[in-house]
Amino acid sequence: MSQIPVRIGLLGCGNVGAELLKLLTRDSELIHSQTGERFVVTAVAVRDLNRPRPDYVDRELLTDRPEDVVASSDVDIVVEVMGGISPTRELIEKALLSGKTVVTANKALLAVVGAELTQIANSVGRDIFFEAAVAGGIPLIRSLRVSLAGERVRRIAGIVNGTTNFILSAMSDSDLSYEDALALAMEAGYAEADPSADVEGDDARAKAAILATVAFGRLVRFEDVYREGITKITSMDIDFAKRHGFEIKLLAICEVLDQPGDSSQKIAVRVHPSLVPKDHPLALVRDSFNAVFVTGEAVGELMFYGRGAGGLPTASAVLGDVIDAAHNLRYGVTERQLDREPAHLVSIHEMENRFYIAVDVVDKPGVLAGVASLFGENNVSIRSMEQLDMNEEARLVFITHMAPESAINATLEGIRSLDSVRRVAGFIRVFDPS
Ligand SMILES: NC(=O)c1ccc[n+]([C@@H]2O[C@H](COP(=O)([O-])OP(=O)(O)OC[C@H]3O[C@@H](n4cnc5c(N)ncnc54)[C@H](O)[C@@H]3O)[C@@H](O)[C@H]2O)c1
Ligand SMILES: N[C@@H](CCO)C(=O)O
Ligand code: NA
Repeated sequence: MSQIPVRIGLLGCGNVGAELLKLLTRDSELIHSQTGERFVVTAVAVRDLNRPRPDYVDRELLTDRPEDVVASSDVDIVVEVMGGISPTRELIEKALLSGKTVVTANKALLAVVGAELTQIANSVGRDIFFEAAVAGGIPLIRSLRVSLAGERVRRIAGIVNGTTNFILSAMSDSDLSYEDALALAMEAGYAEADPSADVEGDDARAKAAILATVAFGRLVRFEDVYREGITKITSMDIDFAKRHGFEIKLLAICEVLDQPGDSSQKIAVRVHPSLVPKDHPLALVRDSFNAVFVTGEAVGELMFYGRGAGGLPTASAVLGDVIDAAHNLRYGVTERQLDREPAHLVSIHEMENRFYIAVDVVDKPGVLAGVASLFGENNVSIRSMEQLDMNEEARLVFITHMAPESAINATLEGIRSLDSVRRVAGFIRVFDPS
């Protein structure tokens, strides 16, 4: 067993970085006995040198010059857990170009320039690992990249953002307000530095792009992914969903839409709130947990479940990558990191779904008939309808059968133009588990 320690330069010492330092310090003997590797952290880039830090953070290693860490000849693996796009992109490029392996948790960066970074890594014969970037501590990327490397993956559908799942669960189970639930998620270290990335769906969007790229072997970028966040979900939506046998979840859905064997591989990737039937396992996922279903032609259906956010679970995924990176450096090998052709993408506007639509109207005769007739005019079949009284107004809630997105958009346009309609108060797609 080798005794030469592999040298780590850490960029960022926040939720994830500090927990990684704890694991590397506390578990160094365990890691050595289980993997044969020893690690030494030689530099830690932080923004604020004077901030109080836990005991296991050696203050002697701190620097506020991340550019020195990536250039240092005392570093073999750069672990990037500082987040952001700039200067992070430039730092990772410099690290790779100076012969270092990179481990990153930065989905926001990878979803935008992952292809460019992979190209640089390939050109210099180095690795870039990113298990922590999707679904935190759940070993999902490695499962797709290694165990399912030869699998024809048809669909990935799941909860990949811990913050929004925490908020939706708290609103559904504890009647917590959206604002209070978000504050708790931020306090627990689940949320991004700017939590609008979580609640507006961009964090899940980045993860969906990465998942689709790894699983389908075609390049899907951040901007290719349709997304809606959870900011418009109200407690009335949640109450209605519960009474009708659903939970509302923010789902990322990546799917191949053509028939097996069709070489054109049309891919659709989207993130939006979904009504999930209560008896489906995704409806049972609470707190900041993530859960992802992967469906492959040969393997069938797999479910991955675990802590998708939080410093310690995410550090566990980073540690796994660091150990893989050390092995590869030691044996002079790299992972299979292919340059990917752009995916043939299908826009959400070309898709079909079932929909939940809530419309607030003036409560007087004939209004319901006027709204309902617009569904018929656009060939949208209504599965169920409920009227709720709200002071001077009434809320009409419809669940449709399968309908093209274009037909629903035309229906909504017509509904909004009616004088008797106050607002379209709710619009959520219904998840189709099949
Ligand atoms: N927290 C999670 O649950 C989680 C899960 C998966 C992935 N991630 C990703 O991991 C990364 C880190 O997340 P976090 O929760 O630890 O964030 P954080 O904000 O707690 O930590 C980031 C740290 O990096 C430091 N930093 C930022 N820019 C810097 C710079 N230019 N120079 C030196 N230091 C700098 C900040 O001061 C901060 O302390 C992000 O990319 C995030 O998306 C986080
Ligand atoms: N902010 C992210 C962290 C994990 O990537 C989340 O809530 O899921
Ligand atoms: Na992961």
